[in-house]
Amino acid sequence: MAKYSVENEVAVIAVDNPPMNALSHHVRKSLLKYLKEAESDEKVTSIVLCGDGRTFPVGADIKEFHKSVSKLGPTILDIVDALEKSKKPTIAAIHGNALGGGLEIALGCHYRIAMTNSKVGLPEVKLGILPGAGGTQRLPRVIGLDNAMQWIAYGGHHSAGIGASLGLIDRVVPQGGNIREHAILFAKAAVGKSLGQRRLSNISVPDAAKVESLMAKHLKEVSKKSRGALAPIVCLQVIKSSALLSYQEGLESERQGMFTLLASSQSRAQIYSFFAERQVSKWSVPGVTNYQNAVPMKVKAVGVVGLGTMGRGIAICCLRAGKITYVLEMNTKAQTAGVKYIRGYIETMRKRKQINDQQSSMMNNALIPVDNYNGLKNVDLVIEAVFESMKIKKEIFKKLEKVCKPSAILASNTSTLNIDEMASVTKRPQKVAGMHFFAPAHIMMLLENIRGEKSSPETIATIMDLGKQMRKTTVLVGNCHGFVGNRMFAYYTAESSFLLEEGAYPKQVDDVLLDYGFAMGRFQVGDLSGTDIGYKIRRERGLTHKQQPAGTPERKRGDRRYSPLDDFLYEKGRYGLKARKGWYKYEGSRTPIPDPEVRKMIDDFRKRHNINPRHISPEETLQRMIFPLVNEGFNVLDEGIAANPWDIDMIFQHGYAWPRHTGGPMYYAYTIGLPQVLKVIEERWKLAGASEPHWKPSKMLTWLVEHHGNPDINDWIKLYKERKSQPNSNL
Ligand SMILES: CCCCCC/C=C/CC(=O)SCCNC(=O)CCNC(=O)[C@H](O)C(C)(C)COP(=O)(O)OP(=O)(O)OC[C@H]1O[C@@H](n2cnc3c(N)ncnc32)[C@H](O)[C@@H]1OP(=O)(O)O
Repeated sequence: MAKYSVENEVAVIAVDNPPMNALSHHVRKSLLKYLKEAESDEKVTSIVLCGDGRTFPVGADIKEFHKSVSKLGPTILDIVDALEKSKKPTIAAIHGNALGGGLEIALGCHYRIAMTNSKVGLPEVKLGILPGAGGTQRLPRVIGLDNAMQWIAYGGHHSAGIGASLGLIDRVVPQGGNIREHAILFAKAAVGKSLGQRRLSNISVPDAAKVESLMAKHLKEVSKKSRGALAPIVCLQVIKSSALLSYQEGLESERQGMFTLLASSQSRAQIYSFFAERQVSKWSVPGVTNYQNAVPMKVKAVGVVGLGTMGRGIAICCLRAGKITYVLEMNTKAQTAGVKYIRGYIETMRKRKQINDQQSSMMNNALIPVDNYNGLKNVDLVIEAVFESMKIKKEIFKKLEKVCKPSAILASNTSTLNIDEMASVTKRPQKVAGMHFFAPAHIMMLLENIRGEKSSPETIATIMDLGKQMRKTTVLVGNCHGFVGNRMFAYYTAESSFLLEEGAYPKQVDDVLLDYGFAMGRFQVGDLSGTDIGYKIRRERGLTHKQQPAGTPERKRGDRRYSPLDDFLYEKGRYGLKARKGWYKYEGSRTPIPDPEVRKMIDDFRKRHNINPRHISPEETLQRMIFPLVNEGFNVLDEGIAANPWDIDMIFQHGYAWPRHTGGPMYYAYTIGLPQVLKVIEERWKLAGASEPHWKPSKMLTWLVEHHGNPDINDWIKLYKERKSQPNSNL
C-alpha cells in the first residue's frame, strides 16, 4: 500500500510495503489513486514520492512474475507515465535502494534527490529480464547510451554520488539528513519552473551518434562475461532503439523484448536463483533444529591453521568480517609469505576503495601471526586449512583440543574428508564442523558448511552466521565423502576423461561446456587450478597409476572404471597454467592452445587399449557430463545430505561457476524434464553397467518420474518424503 499526506502544499506519497517496498499490485493501485488525488487537489503545488521504512521501492514484486497478477493494471509504466505527465513537479526522494521498477518510477519524476549512501540501478538482467517500465528508453536519455548500456546489461548497483555525476540525481543529501524534509523543500523550490526538459521522454540521447560502435563494444563484452545468457543481448538491442527510434517506438521495442525474455526458460531459472539464494540461509536440520531456533555463539576471534592458498584467503574473509584473526604457520618462510600476501591484499582493497583507511588499519591490526598452537588459546573458532590428509588433520585436531578453550568451535576446511572422523579425536565432537571454502576463498562466494553427526545446534548456527557475516552464499550440508559439491562434481570430471578415452579431445569437450554457458570448460578449469591438486587427492586415496600393484588393469580400480589419463598428464610435468602446459599449452598468455603432445598421449592410450575412437556428438557430451551429476544430486537429496534441490543449485552456481541462466544442475534437469533425464541415464546404465555406478538411476529420480512425471521442483522433497515415510514404501 502507500500512505498519503499533504505537508506545506506538498503531497507526500510514501510506498509502504515492507520489507523492500516492492511494487506489488495493491501498491501500484494505491500509488495511482494518490497521484490522481494530488493532481486534482488545488491546494497541492508539488508531489514527493518516497518509501516508508528501510528503502525506496526496490522494483517490481518478483513473486508476481509469471503469475497473472503481474498483468493486472495499473502497471508500473502507468505510474511512470502519470508522474512524468503531471503538471505539478514530481520529486523522487530516494533512501536505501532505488532499483528496477523503483528507479523507473524515479525516472518518471521530474527530479530525483537521494541520500548519499543510497544505491540506484536497473538489475533486471540478473533476473533474466529487462527494465520493462520505460527504463531502457529513459536512462540513456539522461546518463547517455554508453553508461546506460553498462548499467542495464550488467545490472550493477551504483552510488548516489555516481548517479549525481552522470546527471541522474539532482541533489545528494548528506548522511544524517532527513530525505523527506529535503524533498519537501526541494519540491517547494521547483514550483513554477518549466517541466519540459525535465520530462525525460522529451529529450534525446546525448551520444546517439555512437550507437553502432557502442553496440559492438558492449555486445562483445557481454558475450564474454555472460556467455549464453539471452537477457544482456536483448537489453542492448532494446537500448539501441532509444538512439534510433522515437520514444514511443522505443517503448514498443522494450515491450517486445520483455515478452521474449519473460517467456524464456532463462528468466524462470534466474528468478528461481534469486529466491534460492535467499532460501539457503533458512537452513534446517529436520527434527533437530533450524535457523529460527538455534542461537549462534558470539565469535570475536578466529584462528586459521595453515597459510597456504586456502588459509590466506580464509584469513582475509575473517578480517573482512571484522574478526581478530590469529594465523598459525610454523614454517617461518611460509608465514612471512602468507602474512605479506594478506597485508598486500588489504592494501589492494584500500586502493580500490573497497575499504577505507580506517577499515584497512583495523584489518591490519586484527591480523595476528603466531607460530605455535598456544597462540590459539583465546580464539572462539578455529578453521584448519592444511593439506587434504586425514592423518595430518587428526593430528591438528588433537593439538587444538589441548590448547583451545572448551567453548571454541573446531572447524576443518576439508573439501572431501569425513568430519566425524576428525571429531572423534576430540573430546568436543559437538563443537566440530566443516567449513568448506572454495579457492580463492576471498573471492569465491560459496561456503559449504558441513554438520557432523554430533555438531550441536549452536555450532551449526555459529558457522552459518559466520558465513553470513562474510557475505557468502552459505549452504548447510551433511557429512559424506566430498559433501555435496565435490561428491557430485567427481562424476563430471570422471566422465570428461572417459570421453577422451572414447574419441573426444579436450577442446571438443570444453567447447560444448562453453556453449552451454560455462565461462570455462572442464579442462581449462583443470589447468587453472593445477592438475597436481587432483593428483594429490587421488594419491591420498591410493588411486594413482603409480600406486597400483603390478598387474592392476590400467583402466580399473577395484571393480570400477578408472581413467588414468589425468595421472599420465601430471606425471609428464603438465601441472596446468602455472607450468605453461597442462591439458593445453600456453604461449605467453592464458589462452589455452590445443597441444599435439596431449593429443598423442590420448591417441597412444587408445591404441594401447584397442579403443576405436568414435565421433561423440555435442549432445552426448553434454548429457554425459551433466546427467551423472544430476543423478548423484538426487542421491544426495535422498540421503538428506542436501536438504533441498536449490541448496545443490546454489552450491554449483557459487562454487563451480555454473551458468546462472540455467538455474543449476537440478533446475536444469527440471527444465529438460525429469522423464527425459531418467531415460538417458537408464540407457547409459544399460551400456555402462556396474563398473560405472554413477549411471545407476537414483531411486528418488526414478520414483518421482514413475509417480509424478516432471513435478514442480518445489514439490520434489515433499512428495518423496511423504511416500518414504509410509510403511512398506521400499524407498
Ligand atoms: C509482467 C511484468 C512487467 C513488469 C514491468 C516492470 C518491470 C520491472 C522489473 C523489476 O523491477 S524486477 C526487480 C528489480 N529489482 C531487483 O532485482 C532488486 C531485488 N532485491 C535485491 O536485490 C535485494 O533484496 C536488495 C534490495 C539489494 C536488498 O538486499 P538485502 O540483502 O538487504 O535483503 P534481501 O534478503 O535480499 O531481501 C529481503 C526480503 O525481501 C524480498 N525481496 C527483495 N526484493 C524483492 C522484490 N523486488 N520483490 C519481491 N520480494 C523482494 C527478498 O526475497 C527477501 O525476502 P525473504 O522472504 O525475507 O527471504
